[in-house]
Parts: sequence; C-alpha cells; structure tokens
Amino acid sequence: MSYPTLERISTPTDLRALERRQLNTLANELRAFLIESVSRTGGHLSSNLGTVELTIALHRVFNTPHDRIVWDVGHQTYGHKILTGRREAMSSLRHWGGISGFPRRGESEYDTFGTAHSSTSISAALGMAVAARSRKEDRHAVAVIGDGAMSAGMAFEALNNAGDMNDINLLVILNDNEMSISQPVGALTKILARMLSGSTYNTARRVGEKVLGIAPPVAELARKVEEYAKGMLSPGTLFEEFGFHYYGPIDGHDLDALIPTLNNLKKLKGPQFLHVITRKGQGYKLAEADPILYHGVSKFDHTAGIQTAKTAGKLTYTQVFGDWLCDAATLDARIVGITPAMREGSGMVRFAQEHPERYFDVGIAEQHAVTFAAALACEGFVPVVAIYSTFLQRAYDQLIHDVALQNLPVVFAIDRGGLVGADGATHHGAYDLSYLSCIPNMVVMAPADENECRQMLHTATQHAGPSAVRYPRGSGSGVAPAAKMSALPIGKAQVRRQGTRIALLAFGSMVSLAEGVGETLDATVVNMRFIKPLDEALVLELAAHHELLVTLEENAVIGGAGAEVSRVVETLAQRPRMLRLGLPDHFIDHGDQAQLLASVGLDEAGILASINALYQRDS
Ligand SMILES: Cc1ncc(C[n+]2csc(CCOP(=O)(O)OP(=O)(O)O)c2C)c(N)n1
Ligand SMILES: CC(=O)[C@@H](O)[C@H](O)COP(=O)(O)O
Ligand SMILES: [Mg+2]
Repeated sequence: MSYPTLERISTPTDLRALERRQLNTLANELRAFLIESVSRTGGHLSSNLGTVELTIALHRVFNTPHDRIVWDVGHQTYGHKILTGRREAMSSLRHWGGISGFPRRGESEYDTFGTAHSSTSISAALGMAVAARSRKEDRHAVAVIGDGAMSAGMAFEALNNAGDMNDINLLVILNDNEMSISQPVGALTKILARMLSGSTYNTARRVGEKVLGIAPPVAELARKVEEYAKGMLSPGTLFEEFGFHYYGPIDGHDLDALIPTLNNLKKLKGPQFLHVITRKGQGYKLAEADPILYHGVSKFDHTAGIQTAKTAGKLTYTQVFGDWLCDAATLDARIVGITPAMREGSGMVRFAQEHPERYFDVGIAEQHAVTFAAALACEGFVPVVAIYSTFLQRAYDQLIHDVALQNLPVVFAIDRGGLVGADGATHHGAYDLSYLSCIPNMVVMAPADENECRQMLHTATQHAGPSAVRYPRGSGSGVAPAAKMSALPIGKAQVRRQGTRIALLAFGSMVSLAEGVGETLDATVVNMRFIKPLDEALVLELAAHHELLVTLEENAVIGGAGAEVSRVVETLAQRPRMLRLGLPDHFIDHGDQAQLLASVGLDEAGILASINALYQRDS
C-alpha cells in the first residue's frame, strides 16, 4: 500500500502546511499504515486506531514541540510517533535496538514526558503548565487521558490541584472510548455513559459558542439547577466542580469538530477540560468488534485477523494462575480475586465468569486494590490480588502499612516478574524481590516451574500472614501442574543436584538455567523456592562445603535475593566466595525476552562466563 500524503510528513510543521481537506486523506493513510505496521511488529493496536484524528488535530492546532502534549499511558502514541519523524522507525517498534512502544524523552523532543504506567498525564502537564507560568512563557500544556486511566486516584489528585489555578494554560482531554483494556468499571464509567446516553455530540459551533461565552448565563444556570434537582450530575458538572471549564462531548473522529474546538480552547486561560468520544479499534472492523483482543497484539496477518484457535503448547504462568484460582475458589469459599483492571493479562477471565460475585475489578487503582484486599482479609476472606510486578510498585505503602504491618493474610499473585520483553523498562518486574523481601511478615516465593507455581499459590492461601508468589511472563520449563495441591514447607529450599566446589543458588525462573550450568560445571544446584524466609540453614551448609556460592535471580542484583544470601554467609568466619548474578543497575530496554536475558548475562553462556571470569581473576 502507498501512503503519498503521510510520506510528506516528517514533522508536524509539514502537517500544519497541508490544506485542511488533505487531513482526511492523511487520517486514512495513517490508519492504514498503523494496521500494516503493527501487524508486522506487534504492539498496541486498538487504542492507536482510536486516536488517529485526535493526534492529527493536536499537532495541527498546537505548536508542538513548543506546546507540550502529554499522553497518558502512551500506548496510543504510535500515530504521534509517525507524525513526528519516526515513520520509518516503526518497523523496529518494541524490538531490540528499535523505538519504544511508549513516549520517551530520549527518543524525540516531541515526547514531552516518559510514560507507560497510567494516570500520570494530568500531573505532568500541570507541572509543565506551572513551569511555563513561572517563566512567563506562552506555552500550552495538554494532557490526553483515557477513560480507563481517568479512574485512578492519581488523576483526581492532579485535577484537585489544577482546578484551583486559574492562571495556567492547561487543557485536559478525556479520550472516552468506553473501554479500559477490558470493559471499564466503576461509578465514573457510569457517569460518563449516562452523559452519552442522554445527549448527542455537541457540535463544534455549540462548543465554540460556549468557549466565547455566547451561551446565555441564565439558561446555563437554569440547566445546572435542573441537573442538581434531578440528581443528574453530568460528567461536565463533575469536572466543573473540580474547577475546570468542561466542553463536549465531541466526536473524536471528526476533524471538523476537533480542529475548531481545539483552536477555540487554545485561546482560553485556566484549566480547561475537553471530553472527546472515540472508538477503540476505529476503522479496522476486526478491532472494532473485539477491541480487547486487539489491545496488545503479536505479529498477525491483518487481512485474516488474529487466529485464536487453541494450540496444544506449554501453559503460561498466567494460565496456571487462572486455573489454580478457579480450582482453589471451588474448594475454599473464602477466596476472592482482585484485579486492578488487568482481567485478561492476569488470567482471570474464567474466574470472573465462574465466580462473578467473588471477582473484583477495581479499575486502574493498585493502591486501592491492596487496601481493599487488606480489609477483606480482616473480615475473614482470603483475598488474592493478581497484579503485575511493575504495577504493584504503585501500591508499596499499602503493602507495608495496610497489609504487612497488620500481618494480614493477603495473597499476592505477582505476574510479569522479571524481564517482560517488548514493553521494556517501564514494565520489567525487576524490583519485586528487593522491595518485598525487606518488609517484615512477608513470605516471598518464586516457582521453578509451573507445577511449583500452583503449589506455591496453594501454600500462600494456607499461610496466616501476607505472602507473594512471583512468576514470569510466558511459560517456564513445561512441568504440567498436578491437580493435587499440597502446601510446601515454608522457608525450605530444594537441592536439585549435588555437585562439588561450586553451589548455584537459583531463584524462580533461574532454576532451569542453573541446572544446565550445574551439569557443565558439576556444581550443586539448589532451587531456593523462598526468598523470604530464606533457607538459612541450607545456605550455611552449602557455605561450609563449597568454595564458591553463586546466586541467580531475575531481579535487580542490588538488594535482591542474592544480597540476602550474602548477609547470611557474612556471619561465617570461614566463608566461601560469593558471586551474585541478577539484573544490573541500569534500566533495561525492550526486546525479545531471551535476547534481553542474554544481554545481561543471564543465560547459560553468560553465567558460565561470569563464573570463569571470577576464577580467571584469581589466576
Ligand atoms: C498503573 C497502571 N496500571 C495498569 C496499566 C495497564 N493498562 C495499560 S492501558 C490500560 C487501559 C487504559 O484504558 P484507557 O486509559 O481508557 O485507554 P484505552 O486503552 O481505552 O485507549 C491498562 C489498564 C498501566 N499501564 N498502568
Ligand atoms: C500498556 C500496558 O500497560 C499494557 O497494555 C501492557 O502492555 C500489557 O502487557 P502484557 O502484554 O504483558 O499483558
Ligand atoms: Mg479507554
């Protein structure tokens, strides 16, 4: 397919030079390019198709990069990347050495703020607006936030802060497609939906009149009084109560609505709020019909669409968790499942169907998810919080203050522990072993294989305090989970191979690698199972009988599991040498998981090389 108009755009200046009538052609080409490109690389598709016109309108109206556009999450910025000089680089999207799937300041001056975790855009745009105000710079700051991301507390913290500042140039655009990754949840969703069901889109003229103050104040007042009387607060009212001027909703696929509206809003000072309605997957029938399936995709044939037929392969850890949760819930009525807006990614679709009354999607609200779980535990339930390692970072205080300090039996099923691959640095679960193992009362486990994952999850539900089972994205060595569930002895490791001189103390995903290295070196191999409590007795015994202890973990080497092993070994007067292998002290980019692990020396060859290097230093 050819893209003659799109290919003329190297920067937004080229876009601004086009005639208005050419923009519709540009939108069509951009959409077709996105489908073709993402089908080749994989990536986030539905959200990008939904923001084609909005992206064009923003770069048309605002003087980017002087004006700051801050995208929330950033999974919808492919169109923005394409229009800001990265069209050709799209073939390397999310691949090793290629461009990121999210905005990154280092990648382009048009990427004003790095993102990938949601609901930061209003805070960031507000910071930029305040900076412009204090330097007396004539600069606009625009936050583009989705209806899913809007559900997070942080978005409301920022609205609360911004709504009180009348002299800033801040525009918040709510990109409402009535979807999170899955169907959005909660009261805000209902408020937004009520607004849409009760009205048609506002035309550009009506929004323009309101911007220019033509709408009769008395009629406006009467409308509000009527709304209050009926108890029908529209989203407009909600955001106006926060101190914003609310406009919309307008059709986010209509450039004739978007461009004049944005031009009008640009003239205003103070916090402005524009409600834009879009459709996730717009323009690609398959994605419109199933925006969840096309939210994040691997490579696929875009004419045939994604083929979902089940293939008999290894189970992913996510599936192992999902199956365990259903089985465990059948056996134990106290078990409830909680997800902060990650039903599909966390493997909870079947549980949600089978146990709707015990399934809680709390929205993009990790902090709330953890405290909510803590309270359920207080009341005798066994809450299972299914959460990605990287997103649990958001709820660290809740983990300590609400769960661990009160020693509450909350089970954390932590998915995406370790390097996740194409999402890159923002999503790698690189820190959980560090940040969990320093918290008193926590039991922290990492399974060596799929069956052990199931048994550890069961163990967690039998434990009287907080516990975490941390597993990686994708599948493991392929050990089929046994139907029977038996609790593991807490704090006991498993010796897998008895060797000489060297002992490999491996955590979670590193165990199968360690077995290969162990064969080559005739080393002792231990599946440590527990990061906390650590099997200190075994560590001391290994220290007494080996000249070198090597710890292996897919976690930051600083403060991780190996550091704990060292702490124990340090107490010995006669101690072996220690080699701690894990993720280095720098952020790791995107790429294929195996490629990334090899790049940091966490494959068999890398581990052998590190051990050899240690011995060579001695000789
Ligand atoms: C803190 C955090 N939690 C969860 C996610 C995972 N996540 C990415 S996109 C998304 C849905 C966002 O919905 P919305 O903002 O409406 O954007 P849309 O996908 O509809 O375009 C979620 C839950 C995340 N990126 N950050
Ligand atoms: C943008 C975002 O945070 C999610 O869409 C994430 O990319 C999903 O990752 P998985 O593909 O590992 O579920
Ligand atoms: Mg949405």
